[in-house]
Amino acid sequence: MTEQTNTEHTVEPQSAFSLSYGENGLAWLKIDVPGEKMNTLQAAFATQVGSVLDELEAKKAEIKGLVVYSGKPDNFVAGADIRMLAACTTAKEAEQLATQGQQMFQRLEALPFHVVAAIHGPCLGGGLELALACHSRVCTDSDATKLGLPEVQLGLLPGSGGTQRLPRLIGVANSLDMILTGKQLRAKKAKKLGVVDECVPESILLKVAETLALKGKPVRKHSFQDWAMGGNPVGRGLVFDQARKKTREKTRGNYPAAEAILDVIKYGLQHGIVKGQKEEARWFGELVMSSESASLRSIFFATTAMKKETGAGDGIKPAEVKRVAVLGGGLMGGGISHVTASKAGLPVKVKDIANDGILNAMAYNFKLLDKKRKRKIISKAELQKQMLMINGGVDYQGFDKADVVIEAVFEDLSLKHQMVQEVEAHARPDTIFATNTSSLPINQIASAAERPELVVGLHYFSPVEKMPLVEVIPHAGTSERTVATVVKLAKKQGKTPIVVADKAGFYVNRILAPYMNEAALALLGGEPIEHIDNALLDFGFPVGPITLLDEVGVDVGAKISPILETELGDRFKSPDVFDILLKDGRKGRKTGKGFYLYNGKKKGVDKSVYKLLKLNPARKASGHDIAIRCALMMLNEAARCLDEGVVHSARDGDIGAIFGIGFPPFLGGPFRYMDQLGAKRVVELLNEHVNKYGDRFLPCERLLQMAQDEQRFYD
Ligand SMILES: C[C@H](O)CC(=O)SCCNC(=O)CCNC(=O)[C@H](O)C(C)(C)COP(=O)(O)OP(=O)(O)OC[C@H]1O[C@@H](n2cnc3c(N)ncnc32)[C@H](O)[C@@H]1OP(=O)(O)O
Repeated sequence: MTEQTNTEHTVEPQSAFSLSYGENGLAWLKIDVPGEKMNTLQAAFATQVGSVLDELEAKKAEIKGLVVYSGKPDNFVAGADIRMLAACTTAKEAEQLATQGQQMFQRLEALPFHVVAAIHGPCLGGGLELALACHSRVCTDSDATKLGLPEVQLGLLPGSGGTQRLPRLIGVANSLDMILTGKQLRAKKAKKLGVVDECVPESILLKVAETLALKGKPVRKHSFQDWAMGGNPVGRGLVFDQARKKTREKTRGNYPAAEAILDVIKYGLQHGIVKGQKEEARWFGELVMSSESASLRSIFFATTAMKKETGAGDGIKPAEVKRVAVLGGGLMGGGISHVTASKAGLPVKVKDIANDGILNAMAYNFKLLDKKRKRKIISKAELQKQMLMINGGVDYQGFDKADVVIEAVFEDLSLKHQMVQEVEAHARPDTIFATNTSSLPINQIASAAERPELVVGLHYFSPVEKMPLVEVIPHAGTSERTVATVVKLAKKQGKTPIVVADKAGFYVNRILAPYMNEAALALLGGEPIEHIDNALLDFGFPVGPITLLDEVGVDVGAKISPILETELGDRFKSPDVFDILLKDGRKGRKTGKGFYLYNGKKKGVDKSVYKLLKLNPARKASGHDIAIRCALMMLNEAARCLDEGVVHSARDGDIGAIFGIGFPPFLGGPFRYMDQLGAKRVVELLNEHVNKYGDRFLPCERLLQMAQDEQRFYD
């Protein structure tokens, strides 16, 4: 490469931004933040970038082109430094950061020669905004390359010109989709949408960028479709109206960043890029200070920290996992085999008692992979390769090669005992037995084991390929190595694991059950089904509790409830409706009817359910009151779980609730939400509900103590 053979550093070598020149008149701008594995944009680099731009402007007559590239092996720029944003104390301060970024990128864009970004690895947020200020973009076709403006997921909008440049580059409709969802594009998709100009193998990235930069600036033409969809005022009005409607349906007004994105993009298209950027920076400042953004940023910090944790004590090394076996080819077994083969890249054997079970798991995998093939995420050859990673059988052949066996058979203790014993007989003495039970105590399952130290709970959520959480549940005799091994395996499967205690319901179901029961009690009090579901959707949950009961299955609820009630007491007593519903064949979606009717898709409420339960539905309480009533049961139980050591930290409890249940992310999880309300207020609210609905709302000891001492869960 020219840049490597003839370099002349004019900015100090230790700086994050360094310039060098080739003999052919090409300048190279390398981004390499010292001491960090990931490039991020920080305010502290302003002077360096200023000197680099001064130099480029001064030498503009000699320079024939510029390539901007990363000095890191696996990333371009992951955006502005989120820690820096979190440290802002006023909206003005954050606005200034955005303005500073905008001004630098404007100077880059104004350079008279062709500026090309050469991208490999994550190019996100401010990183993509930097690339958008370049005149052209080339990226590698590697799986590591991802381009996107994920700011909305942090409760922000792109603050360095992204809301202005992207719509002008790829059209309004596509850019709204990217900015409102924060989705990260793979290289090929980015090329298809026109976010990048070329998509090439990594080995020739810099060469292609060099050749392109020397060619001179491109003249960009817009298609008629782009013009019709947003380039003219009428088309634009339509696109924005539709996008706003869709956004409100999704956010229910809980995510101010989404509304701001729509306003700022529209404003910029009406009033031009200069005024648009001003508005963008102003909103950026406001949003950085919002509680929604603070909560969403806390999720980023929590998950980043969790990626490094082993789940076990210092110095405990996980065992190497090369092969996995799954017992049971049902919905869960199918999903677990899928994430093991296609995410973790490990060969997996599915064992079932019947060929039908194996076929089911295979079909489940094929369906998911074929969906990816149709969307061109994988090729036909890749699909075949991944299918070959999964094999099935009705016997234990090959189990001696499995490092971990994950059982996902029916929830029946004697059957689980049989599984433990059969696995111990057919697998190796060091094979881990992980049970995907959702309701049976792990110590009881392990009681049948000869090697209980290798038995651990590994609770996945349905549908496994979509739900990001896994609960890892050691019983008293599980070895730390076993825990570390399954934590690592779950991460490879693309999951965020939390280690929780072996108590009834573990964490997620334990906080979910009283919330669901409360929704059922509201229904039995005569509140209409849609009113209850809507109340909790407005609160920020992704599905309403009655719909959730239909999804999970009324029969499943009926099975778990008595276990929780026996182990944890009366507050878990579920309303006496399960039997009536089950006798009427209402298991939920899987039987075509529950509280709603289904024929493939969800139809309306099945009104005959009211008659069955002898109810005359009528709205009595407001949606807000219903939501608080149900949420309080969850909050109180979450605090109890922390007190009893079911979760190790408020952070784990928040991530568990958000990733396992969909607790509103903009509230940051039950513990952050309680901190926002204040323990004193939570206790007050609980007491008000004791008066209205009974003792199940009695605040737990931990909350009472915290209210008295004015404590918070987080510092
Ligand atoms: C003005 C602008 O419009 C505003 C912005 O740009 S806001 C920022 C927008 N960017 C983002 O949201 C991207 C956030 N980062 C990510 O999603 C992921 O880190 C990633 C996809 C880039 C990489 O994921 P992965 O390979 O699993 O690495 P991950 O462990 O997450 O990160 C590696 C390190 O980079 C850090 N990092 C990544 N992106 C960061 C960012 N934007 N700010 C600060 N640190 C960041 C992580 O904290 C971690 O640091 P550590 O090793 O010291 O703990």
